Amino acid sequence: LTKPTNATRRHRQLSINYYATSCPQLEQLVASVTAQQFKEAPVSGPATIRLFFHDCFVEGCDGSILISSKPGTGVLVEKDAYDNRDLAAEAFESVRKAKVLVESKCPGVVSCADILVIAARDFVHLAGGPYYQVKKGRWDGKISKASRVNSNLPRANSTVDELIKLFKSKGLTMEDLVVLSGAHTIGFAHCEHFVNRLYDYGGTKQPDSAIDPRLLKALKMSCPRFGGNADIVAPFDVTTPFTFDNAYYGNLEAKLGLLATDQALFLDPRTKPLVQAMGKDRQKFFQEFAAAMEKMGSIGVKRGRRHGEKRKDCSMHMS
Ligand code: HEM
Ligand SMILES: [Ca+2]
Ligand SMILES: [Ca+2]
Repeated sequence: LTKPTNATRRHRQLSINYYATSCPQLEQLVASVTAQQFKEAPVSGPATIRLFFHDCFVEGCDGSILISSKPGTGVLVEKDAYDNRDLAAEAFESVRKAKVLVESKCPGVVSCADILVIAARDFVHLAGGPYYQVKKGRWDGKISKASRVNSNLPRANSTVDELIKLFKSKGLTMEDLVVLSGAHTIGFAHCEHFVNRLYDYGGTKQPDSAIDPRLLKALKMSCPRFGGNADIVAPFDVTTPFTFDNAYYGNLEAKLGLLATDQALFLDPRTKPLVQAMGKDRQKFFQEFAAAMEKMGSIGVKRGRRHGEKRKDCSMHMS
């Protein structure tokens, strides 16, 4: 017998039927909230999927992103960090509403971290993506510090090398990086994240040559070089911005990527074949996306009172 590695041990802690006796109706409860949110505020979908990603990459999938700073303490939490400022309120609202409903039926049992994982899965499916079972059993974390955010998240101008390294440090492969980036098949980005590609790419005083000229023109209209409205956003996927499909990859092959990091996945010889494979086969993308979400969902999972808590209100630690 071999000793289990950290990764496999972590994996074994989670299970699909974790709440089978303590809260059997959990998934239906969350589903009723996500379906309603999706109807009333469709932006909740992409926003919640991104919230899940930003939770898992900082302190693991433990709901640390959901903590609000206590007024008057001056302590900054993850949510206050610069890199998290664009996380939409609708995502936090979806988790909050789901938690309130779950607490009313199964008080004190279900972690906020698990609710976020279930909600992200629901939104992938609601937008037209795959439905997959999610494993549960995460505890909520006791630490949420703004200072831990920046070094654990990618930037819109990270190099492929940096992306691969960062993902590797979370136990994720280059394949996972390409497949999970496919989440950019829905949602929007603010001009600031790609404006340098439009006017002065890498100090060249020229636009990035890897942008389709028509897309370049359209993006320039939305995002002036100076003095633009900081609230303007552009879709990641110009063809189907609201549908979870594999169009993102075809776009990269057609120079229609939005962020430098998106387009770089097609320009780098290591990741290009993976982009092509996902662009060719929607079913394969769906399968691999579900598997990669499960892998991302097992990063840094906590179990037990020593390292974890079960919050009543997802935005506040227990003591
Ligand atoms: C690979 C490196 C990645 C980088 C550099 C990156 C960067 C970004 C940036 C800059 C935005 C725009 C935020 C804004 O302006 O509002 C964004 C949005 C988004 N990201 Fe990523 N991201 C990455 C990976 C991922 C992953 C792994 C996921 C999930 C599996 C994800 C899901 C999303 C979604 C769904 C949105 C749209 C959010 C919305 O419309 O509210 N991203 N990302
Ligand atoms: Ca976290
Ligand atoms: Ca799409």
